Amino acid sequence: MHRPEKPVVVVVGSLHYDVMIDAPHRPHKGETVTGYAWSPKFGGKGGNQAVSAARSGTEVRMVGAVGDDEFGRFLLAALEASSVDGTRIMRMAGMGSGMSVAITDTDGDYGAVIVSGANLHVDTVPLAEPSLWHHAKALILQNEIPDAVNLAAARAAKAAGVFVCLNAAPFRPLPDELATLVDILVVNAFEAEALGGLPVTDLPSAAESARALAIRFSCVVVTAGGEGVAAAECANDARIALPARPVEIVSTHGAGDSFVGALVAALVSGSSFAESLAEANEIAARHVSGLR
Ligand SMILES: Nc1ncnc2c1ncn2[C@@H]1O[C@H](COP(=O)(O)OP(=O)(O)OP(=O)(O)O)[C@@H](O)[C@H]1O
Repeated sequence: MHRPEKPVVVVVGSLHYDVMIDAPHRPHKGETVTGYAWSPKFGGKGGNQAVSAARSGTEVRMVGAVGDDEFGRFLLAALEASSVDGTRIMRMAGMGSGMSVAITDTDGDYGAVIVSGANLHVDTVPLAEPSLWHHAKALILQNEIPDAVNLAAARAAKAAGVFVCLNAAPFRPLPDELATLVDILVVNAFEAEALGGLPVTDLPSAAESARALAIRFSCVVVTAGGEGVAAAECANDARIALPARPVEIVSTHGAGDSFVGALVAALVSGSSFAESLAEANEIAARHVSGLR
């Protein structure tokens, strides 16, 4: 029987082909702006978190969907290059892959449009395959695929004895049943407040917000960008607040995904919750500074 040498993480989630554009400013109504440069980027919260967990040394199996197009081929090749098992990712005939276009202006502010495409049609059939859960220790979910798929994945994970980490991003109301199946909730400042936490302006308020959300969830992690990260009621480390590592910022894009993948990878590798949080805080800072 196949016994993986590395701890196994399952990611069920989104894949997007990201088009990143640098321009003097974002277009106003009816305006055409001449940009400076564009580049394609592998993306989607599911894909980014899968790659981050694999980089942290875990075996990662991903369930998702891409279109039957060039962009889907790019996304699958990128997963393979990062050693993520993408054999359960459906290629949907006659459908476009998920895509986002992000325009960053000279001040570094950006605006984006996301088209979910194939991500809205992730098949739940692979979730029932015992091979998906074989030796798995964790499931990571986000909010870029339908709730019904997240729910089916969380139920299957629980049946297999696997813990569930939900990165509730982007914000949308959380179905009650899904909330009861979540072992670790990870949210940023905006999502924390939208889910009923307190407004987050700094590290102490992130800690307060995590504590407020811990009434509903057994373990809550609130990421607070350059302020750091706070957690409440996770395992035996009831309350933790860690300042962000001071780094030169190259881009904060995807910091949250880097954090989630690294956190879960550290947990399934046997680190304590406090150690895993510190490791993820460190890795996300490296991501922000362009070193990972
Ligand atoms: N400026 C920064 N300096 C150091 N670390 C940072 C910085 N910004 C983010 N981080 C790290 O990344 C984590 C996640 O950041 P953040 O709260 O901005 O997530 P997010 O809003 O989900 O990000 P994104 O949507 O851009 O992926 C932080 O808790 C911190 O560990």
